[in-house]
Amino acid sequence: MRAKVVRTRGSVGGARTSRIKTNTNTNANRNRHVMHRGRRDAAGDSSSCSNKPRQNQCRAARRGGGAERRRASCVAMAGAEEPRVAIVGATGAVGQEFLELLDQRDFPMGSLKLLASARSAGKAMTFKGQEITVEELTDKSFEDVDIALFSAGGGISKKFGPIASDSGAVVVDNSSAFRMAPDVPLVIPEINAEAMKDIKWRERKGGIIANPNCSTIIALMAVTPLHRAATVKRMVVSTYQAASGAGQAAMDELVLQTKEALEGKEVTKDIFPIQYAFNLFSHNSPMQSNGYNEEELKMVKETKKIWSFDDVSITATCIRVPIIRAHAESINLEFEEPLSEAKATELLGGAPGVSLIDNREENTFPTPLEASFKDDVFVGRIRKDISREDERGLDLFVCGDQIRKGAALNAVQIAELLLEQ
Ligand SMILES: NC(=O)C1=CN([C@@H]2O[C@H](COP(=O)(O)OP(=O)(O)OC[C@H]3O[C@@H](n4cnc5c(N)ncnc54)[C@H](OP(=O)(O)O)[C@@H]3O)[C@@H](O)[C@H]2O)C=CC1
Ligand SMILES: N[C@@H](CC(=O)OP(=O)(O)O)C(=O)O
Repeated sequence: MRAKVVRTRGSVGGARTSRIKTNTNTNANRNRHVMHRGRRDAAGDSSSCSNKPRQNQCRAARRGGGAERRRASCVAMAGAEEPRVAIVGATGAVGQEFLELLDQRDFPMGSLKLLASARSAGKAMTFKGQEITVEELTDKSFEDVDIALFSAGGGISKKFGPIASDSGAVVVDNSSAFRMAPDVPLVIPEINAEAMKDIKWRERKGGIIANPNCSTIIALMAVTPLHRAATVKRMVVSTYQAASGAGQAAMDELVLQTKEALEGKEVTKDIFPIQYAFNLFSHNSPMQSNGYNEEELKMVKETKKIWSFDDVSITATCIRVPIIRAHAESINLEFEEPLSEAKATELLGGAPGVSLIDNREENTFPTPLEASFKDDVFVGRIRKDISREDERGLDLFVCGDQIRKGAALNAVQIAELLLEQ
């Protein structure tokens, strides 16, 4: 069945809304900007990459010629010295962002392989003008891979992460599966790059590096420069989290529900059990016996690991809001040492990966829409906590693109660090 790709970028609050349309299943329509369904034999060979030396791989990509579009299950990209890369979960929201970032940042690769579930096997995605056929993820997928970017959920990471690592690939994992494992570095490159210094892709000894939780990454990009200057004693966070954190299907459902609600129809509830459009609700991650959900506890535990610092008290309330793509967070900080508004502003103004939007006169501060599709985390509302007499308290408001810095960008930056080593 042929798919029709309709591009309507920017029409729903910064959402990228290219769609795959099939004739039979409109519920299966999902936002895609680089993917279309194709027959396995549509154009050229779609057989898997062999395990032969790299110059023999991706033959399918090099065959064909003239104006014919190249199509292969893995494509040769650059020299044999570059890492062979695989994306696990390539068809998902984060997976598609990986493709965009690898292209934009001109990430050097010997070859690129796209992996997803059996449902997607045979579909085609486009990278740098070449069509690549998506393969089903199997135990054998990693034998010719040096760096594997995983983004297909914790269950897939738990099963296939060790298989990939045992095959010699370095795994950069977006899920929570290994984040708290003592021997797995949990890395935000601007903050603790040194944690992964012992993992080297050229040695082919494997290894797993974990990408932190998106809310944690976005908070720590802003808070860490302040922590380094004055030591955070206590952090109180309230999040306003976008649909993107629940995957492509959740973004699609929010758009659909919004239309349905405006038309006075009953809303579709395939992803969340309660209405999302024109509403907000406590984060959908599992609730614990202490009244915190998992997302909140991730922020507590992961912050301590990333900072290698246990002597900080953290509490969080995580809320899902009807925003497509970027998370926002309100953060209250208590410090060991005094830290003025002016000093905090100066520190954040010079922090890598951080942009200030903090204009009190014009009431202009970060918004999720402005943060969408951007690499930086945006910080504003930097102000002294008036509930205290001293200068040891500050409030901030931050926004960051959940799919970019919260997930794919951070992972690609980790992969770039691997290349530097
Ligand atoms: N740092 C963070 O906080 C974040 C982490 N993540 C992690 O990334 C994961 C994916 O997120 P997102 O892209 O938004 O989710 P999506 O739902 O948009 O995509 C899921 C991807 O996983 C693939 N997949 C599902 N089941 C299998 C399977 N059995 N075998 C192989 N591939 C499979 C899907 O393939 P198919 O299309 O074939 O179904 C698809 O490519 C999350 O579950 C989470 O673990 C995501 C966002 C933020
Ligand atoms: N934190 C994401 C969900 C997610 O993928 O989290 P994690 O990677 O920690 O499982 C959200 O906004 O809901």
